[in-house]
Amino acid sequence: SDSILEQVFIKRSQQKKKTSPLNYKERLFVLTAEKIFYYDFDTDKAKRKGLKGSVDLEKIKCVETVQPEPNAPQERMYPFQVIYDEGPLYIFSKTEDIRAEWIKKLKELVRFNSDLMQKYHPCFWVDGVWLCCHQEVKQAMGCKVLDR
Ligand SMILES: O=C1Cc2cc(OC(F)(F)F)ccc2N1
Repeated sequence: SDSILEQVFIKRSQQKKKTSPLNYKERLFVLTAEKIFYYDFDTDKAKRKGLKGSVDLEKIKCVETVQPEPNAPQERMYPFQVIYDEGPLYIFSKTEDIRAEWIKKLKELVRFNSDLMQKYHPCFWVDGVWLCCHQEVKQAMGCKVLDR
């Protein structure tokens, strides 16, 4: 099926343990009407490598911007989050315009999903705490209400 948007983004690892270090990897994201596919990407050769996986758009519960980390490096200035059944995925865009384009298109594609979130966390989950509300439970209800 045809791709709607394609972009190389940095994504943050979905670390399983609070103690394990965070890492950031480049992936090629391919958005279609039903799924997001993501591929490993060789930064040095600027070449797409193997398919790593995909997520059905119907599994997505929230797409929103995130407050950048304090002292974010240039390449991580425009983060956004895609929350799906497995939790938040943090994605970093190089520009505000590319971030806005992806959020707009994703919101359009998921607007009829069942159980879309009404509240979300506007900051990162990092080292076992939400930086926005300081709750220490990853599943804690979002602390910011989404405009209807
Ligand atoms: O490395 C990656 C890239 C990626 C995309 C994704 O789909 C999304 F964006 F959450 F919809 C879910 C998980 C992962 N892991």
